[in-house]
Amino acid sequence: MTEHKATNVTFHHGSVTRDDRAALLRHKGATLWFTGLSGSGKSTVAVAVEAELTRRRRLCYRLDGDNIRMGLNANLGFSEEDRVENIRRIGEVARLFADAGLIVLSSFISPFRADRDRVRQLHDEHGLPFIEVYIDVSLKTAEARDPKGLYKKARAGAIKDFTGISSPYEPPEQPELTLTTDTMSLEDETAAVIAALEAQGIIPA
Ligand SMILES: Nc1ncnc2c1ncn2[C@@H]1O[C@H](COP(=O)(O)OS(=O)(=O)O)[C@@H](OP(=O)(O)O)[C@H]1O
Ligand SMILES: Nc1ncnc2c1ncn2[C@@H]1O[C@H](COP(=O)(O)OP(=O)(O)O)[C@@H](O)[C@H]1O
Repeated sequence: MTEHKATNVTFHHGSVTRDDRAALLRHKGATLWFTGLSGSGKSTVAVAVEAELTRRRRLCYRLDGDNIRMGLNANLGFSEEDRVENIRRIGEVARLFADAGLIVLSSFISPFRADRDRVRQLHDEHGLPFIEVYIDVSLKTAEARDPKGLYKKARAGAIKDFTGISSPYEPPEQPELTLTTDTMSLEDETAAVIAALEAQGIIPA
């Protein structure tokens, strides 16, 4: 758990509300939390959903594991402790962006259930929608895809603590949505995510 070092701090409220921002943007802020193995399709689905939302003139923003690890989280590796901190930070960023009114598309392996549940709780506490999307794939398929050649390296022992090979992945127990990318088409996956946003009243149908 994070040690709270900041003491004597007081939250400063402004006069513009989240509802004001939602009225400006014509949709609510929310976080779509894609979780799954490397190569499951998190980034591919997020990119497709981003394109469809933009086509519909809804403001969204992708937070992607590889990208964030080049900047904000460049000081974190893949030990259990670093992955916990990675998800804690990105959960806070997602919560802030969702509060700002954006539809956040977050693509992190986020292998630990407790970490994802903490991000969900954070959103709940702030009255923000959190939609967990399990990008389900068999290890066999993910390894056969191996889009970045990482499984090959992990099998050869060149990458340690690799999710699915030498580091655990805990699937969600009650995700809002499961997309099985072994068998579904990208088109159907995208449509299912958009339908979930409509069903929750985040974007109009
Ligand atoms: N050891 C190890 N295990 C898993 N993944 C690794 C590792 N080393 C590097 N990579 C690359 O980092 C991307 C995963 O970063 P994340 O921030 O999503 O990981 S985590 O949520 O903290 O587990 C992951 O991206 P995706 O393939 O898009 O999932 C990999 O490109
Ligand atoms: N139905 C599908 N949904 C998503 N990706 C798919 C699907 N079928 C094949 N793929 C391919 O699988 C790979 C997934 O890679 P990526 O999106 O980077 O995964 P992740 O972000 O989970 O690591 C891509 O090369 C993509 O084209």
